[in-house]
Amino acid sequence: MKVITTIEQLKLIIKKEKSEGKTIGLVPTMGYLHEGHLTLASNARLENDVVVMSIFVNPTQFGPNEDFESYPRDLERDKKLAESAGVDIIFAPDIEEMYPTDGGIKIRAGRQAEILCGASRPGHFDGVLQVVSKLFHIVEPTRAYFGQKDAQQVAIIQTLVRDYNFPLEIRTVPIVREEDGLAKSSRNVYLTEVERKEAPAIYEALLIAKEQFEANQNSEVAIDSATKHIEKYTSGKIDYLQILAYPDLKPVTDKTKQYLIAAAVYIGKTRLIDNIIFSLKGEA
Ligand SMILES: Nc1ncnc2c1ncn2[C@@H]1O[C@H](COP(=O)(O)OP(=O)(O)OP(=O)(O)O)[C@@H](O)[C@H]1O
Ligand SMILES: CC(C)(CO)[C@@H](O)C(=O)[O-]
Ligand code: BAL
Repeated sequence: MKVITTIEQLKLIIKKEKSEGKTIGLVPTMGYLHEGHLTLASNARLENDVVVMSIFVNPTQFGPNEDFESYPRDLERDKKLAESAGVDIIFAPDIEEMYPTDGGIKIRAGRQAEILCGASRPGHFDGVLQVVSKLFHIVEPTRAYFGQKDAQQVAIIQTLVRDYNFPLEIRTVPIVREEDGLAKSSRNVYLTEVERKEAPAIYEALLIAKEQFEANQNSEVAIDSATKHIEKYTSGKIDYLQILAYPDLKPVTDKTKQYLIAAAVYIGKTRLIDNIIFSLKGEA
């Protein structure tokens, strides 16, 4: 496995691989790898000749009062894990390499970014689209892999690819969970022992909402039951808990085929997100 830190070096390697007709799978991450990331990499491994994983804590997607500085980082550990999942190239640029100018050109996410995480984290998806567009141009992947844990992110990136004609396929990987149901996340390391015990209540609440919604298609009742569960079993504060149509992220109607139940909850100071995507005939 190679670890590359400059765009020039990476482009040279990609050019050579592409000239030999090889397919490229890109797995964008912010590092501090866990099984969720490794599942993305294993899927990329199965479907591509070359697997590139980017590890870059992207400053432009963090708000001024967010955890950019304290976000967990451990490249040495990540290298071992990535190699074990079959990654061929880690791309780990520094900030100056990715953003050599003062960033005069911005990309603005559209309507899908006005709600959920986009409402609580203004500018977050603009930063995600900026870095993802750069990665798509640098790596020119055949396929790029994203986790369903960030369901809104996937929906917005799919719109980017369609609207701006990126010649690649977006592949989505289901949420990898701990045994007690908590979605794996790099941010889980922030949780205290007590908070860690409370955190699975988020997924439990999503399951309650799904069950209720399947029974009566009443979003309000479903969200109310889920809210009560979180309030009973955690000391957390709900940022949002909503049922929407997926992937357009519009309100549910009679014509909705796929539903998203999404939550962001502060457990202590840690903001955790989770979701379930399903259709009324069964989970998607
Ligand atoms: N539990 C998971 N299951 C599946 N995919 C995941 C999971 N966690 C993260 N991913 C995916 O891995 C990619 C990189 O995510 P990222 O590096 O932000 O990790 P993360 O653990 O989600 O971090 P955080 O939760 O702190 O934002 C994203 O596409 C994300 O959706
Ligand atoms: C896609 C991504 C790597 C862009 O920085 C990030 O938003 C993430 O880890 O989901
Ligand atoms: N997985 C989303 C990255 C972030 O929270 O900034």
